[in-house]
Amino acid sequence: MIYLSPLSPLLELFVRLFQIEDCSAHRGALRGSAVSFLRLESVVRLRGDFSEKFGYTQAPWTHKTQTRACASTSATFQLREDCLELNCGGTLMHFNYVWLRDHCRSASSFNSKTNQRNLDTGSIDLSICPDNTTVEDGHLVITWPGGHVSKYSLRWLAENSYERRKQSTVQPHILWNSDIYKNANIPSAKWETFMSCDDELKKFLQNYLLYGIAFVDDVPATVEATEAVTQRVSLIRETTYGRMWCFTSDFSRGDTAYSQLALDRHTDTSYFQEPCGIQVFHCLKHEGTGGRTLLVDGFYAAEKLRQQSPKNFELLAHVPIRHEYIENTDNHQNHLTGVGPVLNIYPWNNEVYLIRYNNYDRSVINMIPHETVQKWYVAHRELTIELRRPENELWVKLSPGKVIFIDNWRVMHGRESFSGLRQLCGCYLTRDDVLSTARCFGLQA
Ligand SMILES: C[N+](C)(C)CCCC[C@H](N)C(=O)O
Ligand SMILES: O=C(O)CCC(=O)C(=O)O
Ligand SMILES: [Fe+2]
Repeated sequence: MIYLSPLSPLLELFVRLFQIEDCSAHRGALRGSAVSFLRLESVVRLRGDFSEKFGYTQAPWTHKTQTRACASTSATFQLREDCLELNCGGTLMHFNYVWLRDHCRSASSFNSKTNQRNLDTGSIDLSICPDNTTVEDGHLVITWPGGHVSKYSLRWLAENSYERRKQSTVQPHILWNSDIYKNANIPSAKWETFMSCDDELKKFLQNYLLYGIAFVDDVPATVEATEAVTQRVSLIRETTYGRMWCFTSDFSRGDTAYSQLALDRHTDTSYFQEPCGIQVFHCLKHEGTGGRTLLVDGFYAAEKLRQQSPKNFELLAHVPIRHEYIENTDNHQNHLTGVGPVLNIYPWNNEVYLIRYNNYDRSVINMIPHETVQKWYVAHRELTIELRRPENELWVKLSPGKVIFIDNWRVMHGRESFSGLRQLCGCYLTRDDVLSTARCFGLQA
């Protein structure tokens, strides 16, 4: 474990790299979250053949960061054989010529109203070179053979260069166990403010992006209010369970969720080719005992596994596993399947972005030979041990008024068995739209 003193330069670096707004709020969490650092190192260390093969040195394209723009209005350049080398305020950047023509922002090449390309990339001469190049008034101006003129602001070039981009890092996440999350003292958003004030929504989204869970308190205990809260954030994803769903232990559907039994940690809709991005729960009523909600950060466990047993991590990241939902009742007929590894990683930087972990809904394993089957079970066991460590478990009692948003690609949920009438409502949200809302607020997502 790395211990960080309050003014640790490493911590400062981490905060700066991840450009977390309002660092002070997350300082405590960062200090305790050694795994976040390990993760950053391991992502870089394990970037793998793919990235090396294509000349990538990091993962600059994964997520937008607020790069400091090139403040200077002047720059010097060199026309190399295969690229234009631009020195802008001390940063050396390289732009491929086809890229420059392809990214021309003139009206005939690009529609700035729709932010869409007009130019047919297929018609660019792949050995294109500028006829004339100048820097004027904070812009790089290129005249191409045939007379077309492209004008790029130095600021835009800097923001969109590979060199600037690679200074940014992967999606900031604060990986947590129970203590890390509790010590971070993340405030819940409050219904009234959440519904009326964009700043409250932005803070909520920032917490959601960092931790994969976020809460809104004081919400009226109705389906309508729950729907209103979720619609502040994103579009609702309708599934076989409905749009807004309300459920209790009545076995109205062929699934254990509709019982009083305990449910071990899991992700939902693992049997979708694209599992739902976000799960929203609101407990409208509980007259009885038990029924607490269990939350476990799957990314934290996955990174531990990556550290301890890279081979087992690799196996879980590559062996295809099927999940299945088969329902055959009077009212509902479903047969859904989703195939993919337990740990889904981006091939270009090995960052884990989606975990499918649901032992209830995991289907027959028959896509791998028997020796791999044994190895897979060993790897799965190691991940399970991590996910089950008591110190990784965050238990919360959902009570009327408290709405929880869970990143279903990252954080597992479960529940304690319960007695009495317990009514939950909620919905699934589409991940793309949640991230879109966050980006519209200028957050890195
Ligand atoms: C949330 N709601 C009660 C509507 C559906 C529950 C789905 C349960 C299923 N086994 C899964 O994990 O996807
Ligand atoms: O009853 C609960 O608290 C959650 C059940 C569950 O896992 C689900 O509905 O997805
Ligand atoms: Fe679930």
